[in-house]
Amino acid sequence: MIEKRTPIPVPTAQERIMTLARAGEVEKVPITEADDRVLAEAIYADHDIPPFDKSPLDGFAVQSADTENASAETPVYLEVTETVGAGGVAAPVTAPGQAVRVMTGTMMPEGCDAICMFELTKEVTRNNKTMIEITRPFKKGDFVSFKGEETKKGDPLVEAGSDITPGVKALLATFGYPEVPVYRKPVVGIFATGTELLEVDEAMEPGKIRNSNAYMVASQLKKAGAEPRYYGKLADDFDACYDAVAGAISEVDALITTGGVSVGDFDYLPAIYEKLGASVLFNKIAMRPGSVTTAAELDGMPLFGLSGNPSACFVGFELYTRPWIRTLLGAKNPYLIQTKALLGQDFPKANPFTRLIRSETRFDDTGRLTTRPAGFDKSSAVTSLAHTNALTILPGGTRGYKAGDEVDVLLLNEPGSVPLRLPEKNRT
Ligand SMILES: Nc1nc2c(c(=O)[nH]1)N[C@H]1C(S)=C(S)[C@@H](COP(=O)(O)OP(=O)(O)OC[C@H]3O[C@@H](n4cnc5c(N)ncnc54)[C@H](O)[C@@H]3O)O[C@H]1N2
Ligand code: MOO
Ligand SMILES: [Mg+2]
Repeated sequence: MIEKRTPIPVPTAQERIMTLARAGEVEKVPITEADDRVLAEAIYADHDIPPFDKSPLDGFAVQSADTENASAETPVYLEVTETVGAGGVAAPVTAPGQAVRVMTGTMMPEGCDAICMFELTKEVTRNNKTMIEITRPFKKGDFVSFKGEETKKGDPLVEAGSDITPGVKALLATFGYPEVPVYRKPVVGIFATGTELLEVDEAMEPGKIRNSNAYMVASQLKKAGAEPRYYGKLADDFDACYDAVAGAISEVDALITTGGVSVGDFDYLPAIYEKLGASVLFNKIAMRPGSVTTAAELDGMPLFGLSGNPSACFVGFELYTRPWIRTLLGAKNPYLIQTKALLGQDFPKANPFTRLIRSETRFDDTGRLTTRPAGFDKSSAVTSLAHTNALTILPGGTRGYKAGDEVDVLLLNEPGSVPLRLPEKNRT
């Protein structure tokens, strides 16, 4: 008698997995290795930005009082005492009528309080001295970038849980973080089960197929921020599979198996979970592909029994494994982005289960997101995965869907786009 499984909705399955998810341990990594990790502690400013009053222009640092009566008719002439580039420190200016030639980023010379850019003045030689001619008055502070105008020492700048983007890297460098606190990457073991499986370097044989799931899942793990540990493929033999799975558990933070979760004679994962004493969180979800996606818990560790069918395996990972990983990594939002798109094709047949169509989304030239199936749409499909940048959600029910319907999509990669758009009137 085949075991009867009761399907649960996708959000319920996600909730069950997420009961096992909490932020992991914190480690420090060199700033050069911190890309795409998640910050485990907030970044604070350890000094003001700018750290000193400075010139934002190539020009002259002047004393505003000298320029009070300057005009085109009555120019003022200032003596240039020295030239200082960014990184240099000018000698204090003490006498009236003096100016310093400074470059962008140079600390304001002591005694000067305004900047006159090169374009607003001209250099002249008078009495064998280099002078500048000023034809307008400057107020105290004119064109100066002030110490602390952008941020003050002690200001919180980026919250813990933020992705380390290139912009966050800039702050880490600015505020002296050669080592960055991040959450440790969970180590996730992978077994691909199936007597039919050949490795990538093996020649095709009758009845056999190459193992694509292990490589795909390892990539999904890396992309999600985890560390994959591929243990190899296993033939459909209960004892061998049990021993391999039981042996790997102590070495990883979670274990993924692919295949062997349905009701076939050689689908051993349900029996393996039972023998391990793991409790099954779900083994049937009202979704397609991936309805047989199974998850179990062993002493707080998730065991992900992803389906053997490549598309089902892919979707099961994105919906259940990925948010668990992202939570361990401390991500503020562990879920895929869900947004609206216009359906590019009819789906006339109703389906009782929610479908997650492997899709290619694109912004059309009016800026709207459109979504189309990425190719062959069965659970067994592997070719469409290469073109998939989103999953289109078609909720189960009694009706089909029409091209032009607004539907939800989960974004996996950046949708295709078009070059920067500007209104015609602004294209000058
Ligand atoms: N009587 C029923 N049969 C099936 C049901 C069902 O409810 N009743 N469910 C179907 C659904 S839905 C799916 S999905 C599959 C799930 O199968 P398993 O997770 O048990 O996986 P396997 O049986 O091991 O393999 C299924 C399929 O996938 C291929 N495969 C397996 N591993 C890999 C790999 N590493 N790389 C590439 N392809 C792989 C395998 O050769 C099979 O073709 O069950 C349905 N059956
Ligand atoms: O688990 Mo199966 O993919 O629903 O087709
Ligand atoms: Mg099977």
